[in-house]
Amino acid sequence: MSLVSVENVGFAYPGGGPVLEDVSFTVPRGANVGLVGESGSGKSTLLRLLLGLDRPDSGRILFDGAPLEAGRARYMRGYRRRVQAVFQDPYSSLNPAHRVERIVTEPLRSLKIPGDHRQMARAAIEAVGLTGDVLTRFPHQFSGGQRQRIAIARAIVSRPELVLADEAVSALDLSTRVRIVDLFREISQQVTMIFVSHDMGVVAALCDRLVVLDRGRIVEAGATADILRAPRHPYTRALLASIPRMPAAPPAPWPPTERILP
Ligand SMILES: Nc1ncnc2c1ncn2[C@@H]1O[C@H](COP(=O)(O)OP(=O)(O)OP(=O)(O)O)[C@@H](O)[C@H]1O
Repeated sequence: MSLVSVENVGFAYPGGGPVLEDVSFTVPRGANVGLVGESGSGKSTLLRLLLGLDRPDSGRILFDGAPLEAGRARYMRGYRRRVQAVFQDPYSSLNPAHRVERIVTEPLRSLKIPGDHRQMARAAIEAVGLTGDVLTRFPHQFSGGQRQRIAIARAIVSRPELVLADEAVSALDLSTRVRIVDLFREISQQVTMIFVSHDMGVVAALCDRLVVLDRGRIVEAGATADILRAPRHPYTRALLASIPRMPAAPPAPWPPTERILP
């Protein structure tokens, strides 16, 4: 059974036109699904629906076979324990006044999860490649990449079944982005993940399945390898063409060391 099933979902913000139209896809348990599309295609809106922050106008979302009841507080408490999120900006998503331990243990407190929270925070911090001593420090003492690791530790500390990541590497410089993508890849071995990004390169490197959105509609969905090999939709081809290509060989020395032309 799929962990998440999005069925014919439609959504519009009050007073606005449709932002999502007839969106359907499934996320099998254990999968790592990339949700990709240009700015404004509706990715973040879909994520808000998946988080239960907004409700679809039409269609429905099933989580673990049952409807996501965004309006029911009791249901949402249980849901938040099972579903966590990592957002784009590691600068604003961590409370600057709190030490890392308090930040990472926050979901454990708010969800009233029993156990040794300090020990659980230490385990989460180590799982993201940091050491226990960071727990006593404040967010401003870390780089962007380290802060994103802390945000990921907070997302996994309650041992969720699903992690939603919204542009979670977009604000990072290139080399940090590569390392955090590696970390997400490791984490995705243990949890189901939906990774939202406008960056086809990141999503193609990380996710085993892709859902491509264009102006609120799914234009292509399937195994990443299949879509990369034979993109069917012109929009997907355009997104793929926008991935920056690294030079296959180091650039030729300049000035040339040997004569090429006779
Ligand atoms: N709170 C809101 N009220 C009204 N319209 C909104 C709101 N949030 C988003 N929209 C509109 O909904 C559409 C989809 O936006 P959304 O943020 O979901 O797209 P996106 O694919 O995540 O884009 P980006 O990558 O730029 O975040 C856009 O036309 C946007 O202007």
